[in-house]
Amino acid sequence: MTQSSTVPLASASSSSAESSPPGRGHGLDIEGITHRFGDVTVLNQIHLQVNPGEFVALLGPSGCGKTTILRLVAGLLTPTVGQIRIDGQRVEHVPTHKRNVGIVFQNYALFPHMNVFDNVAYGLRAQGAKTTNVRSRVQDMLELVQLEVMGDRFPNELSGGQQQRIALARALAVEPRILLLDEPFSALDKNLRLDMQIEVKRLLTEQGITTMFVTHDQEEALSMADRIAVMSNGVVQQFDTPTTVYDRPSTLFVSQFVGTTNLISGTLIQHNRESCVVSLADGEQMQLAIDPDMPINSPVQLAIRPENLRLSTEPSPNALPVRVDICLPLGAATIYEVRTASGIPIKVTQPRGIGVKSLVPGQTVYLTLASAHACSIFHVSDTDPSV
Ligand SMILES: Nc1ncnc2c1ncn2[C@@H]1O[C@H](COP(=O)(O)OP(=O)(O)OP(=O)(O)O)[C@@H](O)[C@H]1O
Repeated sequence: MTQSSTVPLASASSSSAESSPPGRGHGLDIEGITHRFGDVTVLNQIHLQVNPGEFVALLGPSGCGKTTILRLVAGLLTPTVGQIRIDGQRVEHVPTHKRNVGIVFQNYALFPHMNVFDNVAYGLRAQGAKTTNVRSRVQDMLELVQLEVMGDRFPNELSGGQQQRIALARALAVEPRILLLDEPFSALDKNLRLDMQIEVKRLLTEQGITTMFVTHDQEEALSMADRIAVMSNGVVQQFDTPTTVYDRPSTLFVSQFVGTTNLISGTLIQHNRESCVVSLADGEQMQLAIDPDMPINSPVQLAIRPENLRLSTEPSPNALPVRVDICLPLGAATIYEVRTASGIPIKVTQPRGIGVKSLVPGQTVYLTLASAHACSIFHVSDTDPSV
């Protein structure tokens, strides 16, 4: 997050044709955007098609270019190459105040010298709306965020969550075609953050507002977004639903960045149309129900989620003997760290409950995949050095 608190929240449209009733939803297309600051390319060939009413998260590590995308959509920057379309119309050269895009930044950027009412009214007044219309619209917005009794307060008399809701009310007051949220919850403590995430998601879904949302918190992206664009080093690595991104990561970077995963190095020694065999560093072999499109003897990384592994006290065909190293009972689940004969550490999550006996450190147990498809395999050349 590199924005200062002085950037106005909601840009006001001077053209009524550009604003429309909430609930309709507007499409946003980012087509082949490359952006450079001087000689440095910070975005490289970005393509994102956001459907009307969709809630899309931009997820990635610090500096990967998330905020730059929001600034380009808002009109605070002009792309070096590429097109941005709202409802099919190109806007790269339309000034910010004519795009009718609402923005909420991490620090809310409320005007400290204005009370809540005036903050929410700001964009409407800039549009030249009539006083009576301003009053009723501000009242509607304050009711929407359930702060209708706070109109006379100043920002420094509000909690972080209340400021966040006022910032949202201000952005929504001008009926933005697109709403941009840049880490809007990061300043809130954990409990309040969850309440706000639920509330904002409900509110935006009800209103059908097309939203692009920046976060580096993968749980936030997985729980709130309709689709997630996972980014690294100015490139979109995968753009898909939270479930697909989690279950079917398309690159090694995504498999590591989203959720917890075990990465196990090996060599592909055999494959046919239905399965393959990977030899691990210690000579053990794993048989998998996937047919990777790569030559025999390719160096590979297996990515397996801890919850997709099973531990049994009984040996079975294809089970890997491992030793229990650490056992962490965490409420509903137990997290184990086990090691293969050559010392490869592997995390395994098992459900916990009455009658389920815990495994103990030092015990030898047998590791299998929960499902034949519970593993992703990547050629090591897929490795992104930024991971
Ligand atoms: N005005 C600028 N001039 C030069 N470089 C910039 C400028 N703004 C951003 N950058 C650089 O562009 C890259 C992308 O920045 P951006 O703020 O988009 O990243 P981000 O993914 O939003 O990061 P964070 O999560 O830390 O906010 C970074 O390397 C940043 O230093």
